[in-house]
Amino acid sequence: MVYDAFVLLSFGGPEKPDDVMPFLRNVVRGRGVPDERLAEVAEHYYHFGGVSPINQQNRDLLAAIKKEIDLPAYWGNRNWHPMLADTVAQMRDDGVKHALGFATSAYGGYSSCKQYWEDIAKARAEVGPGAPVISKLRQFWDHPGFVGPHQNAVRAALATLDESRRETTRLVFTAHSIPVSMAKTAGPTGGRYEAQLHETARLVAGHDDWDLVWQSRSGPPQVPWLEPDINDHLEVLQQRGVTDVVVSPIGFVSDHLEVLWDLDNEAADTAKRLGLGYARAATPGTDPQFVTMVRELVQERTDGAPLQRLGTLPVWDDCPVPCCPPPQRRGA
Ligand SMILES: CC1=C(CCC(=O)O)c2cc3nc(cc4[nH]c(cc5[nH]c(cc1n2)c(C)c5CCC(=O)O)c(CCC(=O)O)c4C)C(CCC(=O)O)=C3C
Ligand SMILES: [Fe+2]
Repeated sequence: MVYDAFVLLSFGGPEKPDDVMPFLRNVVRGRGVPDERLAEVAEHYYHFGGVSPINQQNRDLLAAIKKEIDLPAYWGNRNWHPMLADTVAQMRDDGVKHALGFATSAYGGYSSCKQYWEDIAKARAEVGPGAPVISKLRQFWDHPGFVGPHQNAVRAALATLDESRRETTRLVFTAHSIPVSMAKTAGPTGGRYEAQLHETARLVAGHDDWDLVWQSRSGPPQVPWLEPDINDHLEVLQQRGVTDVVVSPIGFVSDHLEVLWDLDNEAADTAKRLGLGYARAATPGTDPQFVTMVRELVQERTDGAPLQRLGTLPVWDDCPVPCCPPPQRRGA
């Protein structure tokens, strides 16, 4: 297979206050989420001036990737400009025939993986004849270029806490909560989102003495999502005699709004109220190891370079069909 371009696939985020509500309506399109719920989430964005850091983080990542790979590199989002369909139209105009796509999510499951395949299919359908083919690069939860930066960040965060309390300091990993039904059907045999997160946590920690908990739950209260929430878990840890926590958001590749709001605001406040020492570990962002990982994932496909991986769960290039069905529409 000859690939003639690279495309960064991401979530997208607002870059000014007037973007916020239209962006949120795009995120929940077709789900029947009331504007009142969106207005609540919008406040998190307004707190940061209506600007999510995610787009700038992707511009920075793309610039770093361009220095590493020989292909023309593009960027398109699911929910905000640059929208993937506009990018695919540009790629067609530039004569691109078959691109490799890198999604800013390491794991399997509907929101993290399958939905990016859907984004590609929708964007290509919108562009119509002549739209380039886009093959998504594989999931990378156990790649040394993803695990390494998280590992260094955990070490750095731990170093900011009081060393005399190391015995009662707990390592807590977080990832985006998802509906339990979505977790059950993640990957070709189910449960893959949680299984991969457990594998990543074990690889980052280098031992088994940690907790994996969840953040950023949304959706109606009667729908079960993965639990416990990080804030509830901090209460439990404090009751058990834990004095300090290192919180490592292994579910994410950059310090976007869900990290800044849900961890640096909410969870940090909870820790303060409970008298817990708190250090949030960084995400990979544009760490050189992470950028090198992107190049190595490309080279797996272009040069048949060996798979770089630390774990043992199965990995594959193209999504087996059927897997990771979309969530049930509300009332459906
Ligand atoms: C697994 C997962 C990831 C990690 C993988 C990946 O990175 O892809 C992720 C990332 C992100 N989620 C983000 C933001 C939002 N997620 C929402 C809603 C939801 N997320 C879900 C799952 C995930 N989400 C789910 C099952 C829903 C509900 C159903 C739905 O509607 O799909 C909503 C709607 C409002 C609400 O109800 O809270 C918002 C605003 C941002 C942008 C942050 C920024 O702007 O910096 C990012 C990177
Ligand atoms: Fe989300």
